[in-house]
Amino acid sequence: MSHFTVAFAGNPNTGKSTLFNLLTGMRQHTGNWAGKTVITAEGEFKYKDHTYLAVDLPGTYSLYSNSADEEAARDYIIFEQPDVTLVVLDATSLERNLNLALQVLEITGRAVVCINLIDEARKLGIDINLKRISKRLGVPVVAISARNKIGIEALLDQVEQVATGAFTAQPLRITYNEEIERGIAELTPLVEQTIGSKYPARWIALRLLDGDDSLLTSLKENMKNKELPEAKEVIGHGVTAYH
Ligand SMILES: Nc1nc2c(ncn2[C@@H]2O[C@H](COP(=O)(O)OP(=O)(O)OP(=O)(O)O)[C@@H](O)[C@H]2O)c(=O)[nH]1
Ligand SMILES: [Mg+2]
Repeated sequence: MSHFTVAFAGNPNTGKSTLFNLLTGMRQHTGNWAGKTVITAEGEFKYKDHTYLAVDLPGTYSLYSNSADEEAARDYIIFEQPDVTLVVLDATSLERNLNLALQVLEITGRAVVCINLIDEARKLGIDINLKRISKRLGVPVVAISARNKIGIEALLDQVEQVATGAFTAQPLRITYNEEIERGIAELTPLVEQTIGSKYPARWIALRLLDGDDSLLTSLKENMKNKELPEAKEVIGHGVTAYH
C-alpha cells in the first residue's frame, strides 16, 4: 500500500478543514469566519488501495510573502513537495479563488482543483463548466460539497489519479510580459544551477525578480546547503540586474 501526501491549499473559509475532517475523522476547528486554521494539521485517510496523509494548510489568498500563513503554505508546497496539492475553491467566488489555483499550478502540476460549496453556488444559480475549467487549467477539476458530502468519491478518484501518476498534468503557466519573461529566462538557469532541478526554478526566479526576500530566507533555511551563501550572491546578482 503506497503512502501519499495530499496538502489542502485554498483561500480562507473555503471548507478545507471541513473536507479534512470528513476524510480523516479528525476535528480541526471549522467555522464561518476566515483564518481559523493557524497551524498545519495532519491526519490520515484511506481510499481504495492507498493511504494518504492529509495536510490542512492555513487559508491564503496567495503564495507570496504577505503573512506567516502564506509563507507556511508556500514553503510546504515547495519544500515538502506533496504528492498532490488539493486546491479548495469557493464555488461562489471562483474568480477571486482561481488566483491561488494559478499560483499553485506555477509551482506544481501535481494538483487537483476542488470546487467546494457547490450547494451554495447552485442556490445562487451559478453554473460551472468543470470540463472547460479543467481543460484550461490542465489538471482535474471536481465540484463538491464538503458539508453535504457530495462529490467526495469523484474527488478522491482524481486525487488517486494524480498521486499515482496515472494522470499527466499539463498545468497552465502564465506568460508574463516580455521584460519579465526575459528576466525569468536569464534567472531560471542560475536558480537551477544553484539549488538543483528538484525545485520549481521558474517560479522561484519569478518571485526573486519580484524581490521576495522571505523566499530567499526560506530557501536558505530549508535546503541547509552550505553553498547557499554563495547562491544568494548569484541569485542576488540576477535580481539586481532586473531592479
Ligand atoms: N454550504 C456549505 N458550507 C460549507 C461547505 N463546506 C464548508 N462549509 C462551511 O464553510 C465554513 C468554513 O469552513 P472551514 O472548513 O472552516 O474553512 P477553511 O477553508 O478551513 O477556513 P480557514 O481555516 O480559515 O482557511 C464553515 O462554516 C463550514 O461549515 C459546503 O460544502 N457547503
Ligand atoms: Mg481551516
